[in-house]
Amino acid sequence: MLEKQRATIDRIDRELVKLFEERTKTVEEVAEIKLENNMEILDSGREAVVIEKVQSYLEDDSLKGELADLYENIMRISRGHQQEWMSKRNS
Ligand SMILES: O=C(O)C(=O)C[C@]1(C(=O)O)C=C[C@@H](O)C=C1
Repeated sequence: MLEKQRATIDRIDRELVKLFEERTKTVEEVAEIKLENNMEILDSGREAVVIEKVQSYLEDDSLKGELADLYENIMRISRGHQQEWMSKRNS
């Protein structure tokens, strides 16, 4: 009954995981630069810009709230990852 839709979701998830890993590796480069330059991990201005930017890519504006929610979580995880990465780097 749901096979076709779940196969599509599985394909999308595979792509998302690949992109998530690529984003996270890039965030590690950001962490390295921030550590070297004594910069704060949190950049609220940049986070607001990221959310506005991704919302502008939507074809369906009714998803704006959910997309903001998704990105707030992605960037919260990103900050946590940077923190972890910096702690390991310094130990
Ligand atoms: O662009 C940065 O300065 C980052 O650290 C990356 C990132 C993100 O994941 O997009 C994470 C934390 C910051 O608060 C802003 C954005």
